[in-house]
Amino acid sequence: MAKTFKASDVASHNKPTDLWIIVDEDVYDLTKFQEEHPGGKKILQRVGGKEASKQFWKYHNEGILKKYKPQLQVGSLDTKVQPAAPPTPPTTPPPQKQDKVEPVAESGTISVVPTEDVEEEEAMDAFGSMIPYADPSWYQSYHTPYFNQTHADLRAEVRQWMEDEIMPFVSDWEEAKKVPDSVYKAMGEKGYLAGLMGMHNYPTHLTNHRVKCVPPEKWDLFHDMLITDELSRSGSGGFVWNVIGGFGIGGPPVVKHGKPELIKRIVPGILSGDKRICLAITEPDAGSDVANLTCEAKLTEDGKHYIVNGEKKWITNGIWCDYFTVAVRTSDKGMNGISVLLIEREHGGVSTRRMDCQGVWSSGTTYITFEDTKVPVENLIGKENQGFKVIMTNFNHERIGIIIQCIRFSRVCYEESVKYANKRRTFGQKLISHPVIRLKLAHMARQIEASYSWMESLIYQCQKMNDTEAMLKLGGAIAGLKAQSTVTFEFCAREASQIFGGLSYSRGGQGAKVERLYRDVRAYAIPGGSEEIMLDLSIRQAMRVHKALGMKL
Ligand code: HEM
Repeated sequence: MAKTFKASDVASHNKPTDLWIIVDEDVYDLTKFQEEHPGGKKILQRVGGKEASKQFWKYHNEGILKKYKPQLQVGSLDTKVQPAAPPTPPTTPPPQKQDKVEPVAESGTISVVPTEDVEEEEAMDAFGSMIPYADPSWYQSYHTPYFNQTHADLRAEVRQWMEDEIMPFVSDWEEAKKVPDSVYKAMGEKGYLAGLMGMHNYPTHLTNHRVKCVPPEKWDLFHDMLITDELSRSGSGGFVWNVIGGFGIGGPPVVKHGKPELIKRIVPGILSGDKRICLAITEPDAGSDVANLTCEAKLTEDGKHYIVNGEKKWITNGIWCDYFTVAVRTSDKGMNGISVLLIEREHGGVSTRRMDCQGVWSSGTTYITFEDTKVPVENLIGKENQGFKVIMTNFNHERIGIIIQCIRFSRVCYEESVKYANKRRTFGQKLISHPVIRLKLAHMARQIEASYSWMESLIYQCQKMNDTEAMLKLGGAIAGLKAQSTVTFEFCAREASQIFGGLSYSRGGQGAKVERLYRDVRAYAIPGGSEEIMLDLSIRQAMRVHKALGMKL
């Protein structure tokens, strides 16, 4: 059992050689830690033996206590009410259902009085911090046509895992440019990897792992979306790309277009988190312009192998991968000369080196060379010279992943800003009391909510269509939303950074997420189709599709 102390016991530990403090009724021994405290030892000594919650929360955010508690906490005050059982809800406890709250009008606002004859349906229980717009509205007791209890359960499961085992360490992993392999393995064991393949149904035929709280037959694309969304609360593109960046775009082409024997041989190992796969399309000289790629694959005379030679650049996860889903040139006929091969590191002639980039540090951005790599023809994905369609179909899934992440990152920037604006005081007032700060928050929120609603509706359309129909009918809108979400993300990162001031200019500490996300912006606005290409495509594609649907001009 944890030790309990009276406040008067703690008071005697007030010397540099014996330094205890109280934060939120928990007691910490900082005697050794004071030497390594980034804020200095004197500031700790000044609160030695005392209640220091107010000072603590002024300078730190929640992650710090989670990280240091195990090594520094020696007990709690006897006044602290101990929880009866281990807490199951997320760290930010959902508010309990309460008696109906009648809205009261504030000056300048309008309150709506519900009419009596409207039949009321129950919205789902509130979840999360309840800071308006910091979570989607269906988390905050508003109605939704898309989500049900299985989604709510999955959301709670992933959030708990993120808050306990991921968030406190994300900054360290980002600096180390590596996430522990055990995290990727856990993604497999928890059934998340299998759920992230962009498939309408949970692939029970490819793995024995299951998502604990969602029966496979209930799985849909909104569950897929929720995992990415909750992972993105890490506020780190590097983390999200480390665990799903290569896999989420390199895996689906194999599962959807690979030969049955190939799928059976390699996919179970990938879904269990033992093996890693990535997508290699971009080259030093071909990015959004996929039809011009040059990495060549020549068929051997006996027709049994392709010999691959060429370079791939900016490939997420490449340095750690066993498998590479690679776009290669098999004929000189532009987009009709592209094929997709599953190349295995074991085939030989594969070299990978880490690239130093502006953002997403822990994602392992890689430069790859293939030198006379000998690939069996059985590893062809789809048909020879018809790889362009495989790549294009895959782009929808990749772009939706980027959209989900960008919208959540925008929320993180907004949420961090709201929290900080409610504690930081300037000119005698909290930041939130300054109209100029509220204006920034309002501009962030309106873009986040508009983007999120468009995303929900497109995911619903994807759920209703097969991949080919979705590629044709939704490709334009998904491209448009990709641009919308990256522009929103860039705006929110900038505004959050202005609100945090110097704290988002230095790395670590309270502004850590905002500083990191600000550096990650370009990793989202450029790959997967740059903003410019996306916006142009969104109109061209929509025009083409609607001509076929009977558009009258
Ligand atoms: C359990 C006790 C504490 C731990 C584990 C702790 C840990 C840390 C860490 C890791 C940082 C680096 C910045 C960050 O990551 O947030 C930091 C900075 C800081 N801490 Fe603490 N701290 C503790 C208590 C306190 C208390 C009681 C005070 C004030 C009386 C304090 C004042 C500061 C200051 C001023 C900074 C520098 C903030 C900045 O760079 O803007 N700390 N602390």
